[in-house]
Amino acid sequence: MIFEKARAKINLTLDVLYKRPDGYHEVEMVMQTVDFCDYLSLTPRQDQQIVIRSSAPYIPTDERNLAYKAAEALRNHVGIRRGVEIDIDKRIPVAAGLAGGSADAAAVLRGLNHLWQLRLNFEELSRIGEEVGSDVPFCIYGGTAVVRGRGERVEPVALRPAFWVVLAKPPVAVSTAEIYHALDVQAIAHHPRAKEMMDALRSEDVVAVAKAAGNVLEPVCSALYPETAKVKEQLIRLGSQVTLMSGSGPTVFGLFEREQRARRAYNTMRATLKEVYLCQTC
Ligand SMILES: C[C@](O)(CO)[C@H](O)COP(=O)(O)OP(=O)(O)OC[C@H]1O[C@@H](n2ccc(N)nc2=O)[C@H](O)[C@@H]1O
Ligand SMILES: Nc1ncnc2c1ncn2[C@@H]1O[C@H](COP(=O)(O)OP(=O)(O)OP(=O)(O)O)[C@@H](O)[C@H]1O
Repeated sequence: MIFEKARAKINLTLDVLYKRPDGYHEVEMVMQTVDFCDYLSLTPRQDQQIVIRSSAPYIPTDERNLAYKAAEALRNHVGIRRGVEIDIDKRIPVAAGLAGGSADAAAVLRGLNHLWQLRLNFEELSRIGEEVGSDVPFCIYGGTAVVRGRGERVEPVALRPAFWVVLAKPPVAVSTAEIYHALDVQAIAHHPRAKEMMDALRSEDVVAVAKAAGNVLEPVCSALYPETAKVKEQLIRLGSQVTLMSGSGPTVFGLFEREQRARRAYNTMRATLKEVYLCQTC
């Protein structure tokens, strides 16, 4: 049996350059994993079945599960039919902008690579992962990375930003496709630059990080779900130093240099919101 952590991600920047002929959007993003995880265990089976068990009753456990899709894509890629049971202890909220499903898929690819002794490198696992979802390649690597294309071009960077993170999810589920569909690329007022964020992270200047942070999907999600903007205002009032919506939303994250301030904000947010989490960048 193999255990894998599936870490959530946040987007420190998310820019959309244009809509591509294939329907996806060309993006440029700075992505960061946090130590808030789903926990997976992978157990070999004697038959050829992929069996998914999940602690969350509201996600599919059949071939629609991203963990299932990842296992199937890997088997097709290497041409084997081994069976596996995948148990998912689900902690990351679903349809939240935290790439919970993609993180599970990436954890399955990393885990089965070990279990089946396939010796594929991260680059090869990413190529398989991109068939499953745009966020999967980044989730294979984790850490901090500049990500381009539709999400498949991952450039890991040797940086270790050290922030406390408060994740606050308003009580709405948001579909990524819905948000990209509602985006008018021509109307984007400000394009956040990955380079500006990388410079700010390198110089460990939290004011510069706040200035560089931006997500072009945030106004789109806030217009459809005003709860998002409210949660953002709340986090700012509570002293968050960098405050932004993650991915296609609706989760908003607040970054803090000091643990005590993050804890205070977390405790206050919890009084009004059910889905609030305290973690660190990792
Ligand atoms: C918003 C982000 O989470 C930022 O990290 C990602 O761009 C989305 O990644 P994801 O959820 O893994 O996305 P996918 O499952 O591949 O795609 C879901 C839907 O989002 C839209 N989509 C996704 C990625 C992208 N670069 N352009 C898009 O337009 C497409 O309509 C697609 O049908
Ligand atoms: N293992 C899984 N975990 C979570 N959701 C899954 C999983 N497998 C399939 N899904 C489905 O995928 C959809 C979105 O899940 P997910 O939580 O990854 O979205 P998200 O947080 O918006 O991700 P992203 O930030 O990549 O857009 C949901 O409709 C859910 O039912």
